[in-house]
Amino acid sequence: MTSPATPWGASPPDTFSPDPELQAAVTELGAAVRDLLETSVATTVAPGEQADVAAGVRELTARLAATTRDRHTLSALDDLPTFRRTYSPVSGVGHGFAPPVQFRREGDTVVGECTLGLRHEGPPAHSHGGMTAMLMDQLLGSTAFLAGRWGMTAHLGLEYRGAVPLQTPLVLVGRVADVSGRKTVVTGTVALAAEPDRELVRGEGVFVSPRPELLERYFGDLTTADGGRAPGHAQAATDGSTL
Ligand SMILES: CCCCC/C=C\C/C=C\C/C=C\C/C=C\CCCC(=O)SCCNC(=O)CCNC(=O)[C@H](O)C(C)(C)COP(=O)(O)OP(=O)(O)OC[C@H]1O[C@@H](n2cnc3c(N)ncnc32)[C@H](O)[C@@H]1OP(=O)(O)O
Repeated sequence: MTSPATPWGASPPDTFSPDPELQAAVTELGAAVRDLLETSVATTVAPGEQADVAAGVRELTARLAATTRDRHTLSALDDLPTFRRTYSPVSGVGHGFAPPVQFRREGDTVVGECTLGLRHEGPPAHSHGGMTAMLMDQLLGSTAFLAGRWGMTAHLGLEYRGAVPLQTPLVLVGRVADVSGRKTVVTGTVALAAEPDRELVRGEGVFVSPRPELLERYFGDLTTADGGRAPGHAQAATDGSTL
């Protein structure tokens, strides 16, 4: 049955307490790599200098590669029930590509702010359309999640009404439009923070909480960093709406 009522309820209890030393180190490494990525696509230093830096970066990469996790293992800083995703390419503080965007609930909307860089460039001086789609996907998915309605993206539609400039503060706003069974329809906008009422991008997404067989196929092998079964499976499989 379709419900026009907004689903906003209490936020999930946040009892997850990651190691503060690890959190600080991962955040700092993410910021340092972000600066490196951004500077690597802006630098005009001489070829020899770029080659020297590349050799140094490879040495540092080898140090980080001493121990790694595989794709079925969550980071020790991640918690699915509270939506902590440290290495999200959009919102993850540990990810150098991420702007990163932090989303917060404001009444019956979800709001995020960010500034894109040269590493997100498509048309000169402006965001790549795929990067904007990535922002929109995360905004809409986060809106569903913060409304208590987790789902995977089943459909994502965008209207690019104005080019999104780099190095300019942006504001993202998401709203739940409809909820029905395992399906949540969410709309969102991207605008300049200085002109929030002039929409540059408008998006609509359909998020579907996968049926139990799909949850098992996609996430059945997932474990927490200490080897335990990742939380969320039982609830997601039974009520189909939240983690
Ligand atoms: C429990 C452990 C889970 C672990 C989770 C891991 C991480 C979670 C943490 C945080 C994530 C939260 C938010 C993330 C925020 C942003 C990130 C972006 C999200 C993504 O980046 S995610 C990757 C891209 N995404 C995919 O990789 C999906 C591929 N796809 C499929 O896996 C299936 O396609 C699926 C599962 C979507 C549905 O499959 P299904 O079999 O469960 O659903 P089914 O067909 O039964 O449909 C049920 C009802 O949805 C309607 N429906 C279905 N599809 C529709 C469509 N396209 N348009 C309109 N309505 C649609 C039907 O019409 C029916 O509606 P009705 O009930 O009214 O008839």
